[in-house]
Amino acid sequence: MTVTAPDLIESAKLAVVKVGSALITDTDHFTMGGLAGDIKERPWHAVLVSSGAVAVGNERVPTLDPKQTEDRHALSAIGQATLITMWQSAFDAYNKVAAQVLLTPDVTDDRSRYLNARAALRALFDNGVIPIVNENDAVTTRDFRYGDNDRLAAKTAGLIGADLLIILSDVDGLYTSNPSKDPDAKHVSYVPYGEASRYFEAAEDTKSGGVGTGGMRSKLAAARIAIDWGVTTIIASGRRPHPLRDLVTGEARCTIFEAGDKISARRRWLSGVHERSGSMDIDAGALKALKAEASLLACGVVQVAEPFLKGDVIDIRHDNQVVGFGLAACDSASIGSAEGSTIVLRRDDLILTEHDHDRNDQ
Ligand SMILES: Nc1ncnc2c1ncn2[C@@H]1O[C@H](COP(=O)(O)OP(=O)(O)O)[C@@H](O)[C@H]1O
Ligand SMILES: N[C@@H](CCC(=O)OP(=O)(O)O)C(=O)O
Repeated sequence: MTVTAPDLIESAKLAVVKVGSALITDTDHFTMGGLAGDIKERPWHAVLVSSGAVAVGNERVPTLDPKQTEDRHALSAIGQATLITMWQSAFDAYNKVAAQVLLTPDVTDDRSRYLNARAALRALFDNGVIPIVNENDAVTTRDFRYGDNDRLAAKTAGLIGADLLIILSDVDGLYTSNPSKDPDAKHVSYVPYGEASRYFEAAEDTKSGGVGTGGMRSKLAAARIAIDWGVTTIIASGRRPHPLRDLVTGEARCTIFEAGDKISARRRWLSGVHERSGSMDIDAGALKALKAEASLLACGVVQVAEPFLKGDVIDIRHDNQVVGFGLAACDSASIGSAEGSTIVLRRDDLILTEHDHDRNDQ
């Protein structure tokens, strides 16, 4: 039996709601107050991932160009302050305190900082505060950023162990092709687990006027991250006075992405890590053992390609191909002199790229 949006929203205990720049600036159709009321109305803990800092910053200082990296960073710094003030005013009407949490990939890559961020979010929930998350764009680099807030929303859902991710956009879900260009595009109401990749070509990588970075492609990518972690994902329109309430009453349609099995909090963190700190090559026997759910032993290591320390996230390679990544159980320097049976990487701390993906995509 397929689940419905009202069921999903009514039963969600922990949810992430994402709002894009296109909505934040579309004041004719979207109101922060309407969404704040919808969030307050539900008995859940919710995190709001809000884009819009660059867009709002650009309204205040139009001489800066959002297409230039340095200007964009400056605009986000200007806009964040305004954006959070606007959200706080919206939540004031419901006697709710909003809190600003700015994340960067180096925070979520580092296990202890990741746990600190999670603890902070939990403390906010425990005190009835609504966390408003955005990327700290002013300090990101071209290679080291989430890139778009759809992915950031998926990672935030993984961080808090959400059961539901709702991505609000200017469109009421995924279509078989871009509906703003193709009059024959058909709305997709339900995507069974394992079928999201079928829509990759249909979901175009459009950009919303230089201030946003998303497009439907990044929403689909975010949905795929979230569902692989066991988080059901909804894409719906935010261009209504009460976008969540209308989903609950069935007045608004949306696309639901069915989720796979929940994976452990530790594996959610590990599979979201951006950077690798080292790498090693393993032999065919070791790869076979890893596929059979065994840990990696020192006897299966052919060579350390890039040195690493215990606790670093490293790439595992076989035949010059990356076959997975995981958390090193020892320093690379100790592997040469270690007994063959020494554990170099525990199976629970390993993501096998092909194998685990196939398992998740079934
Ligand atoms: N297959 C598709 N289904 C729905 N929308 C699509 C599709 N392909 C491209 N789009 C476009 O993606 C837009 C939504 O993305 P975007 O403007 O980045 O929103 P946001 O600012 O909310 O992140 C839609 O308005 C639509 O024009
Ligand atoms: N962090 C940026 C937004 C980046 C982004 O992904 O925007 P969008 O595609 O509108 O969700 C900002 O606040 O302006």
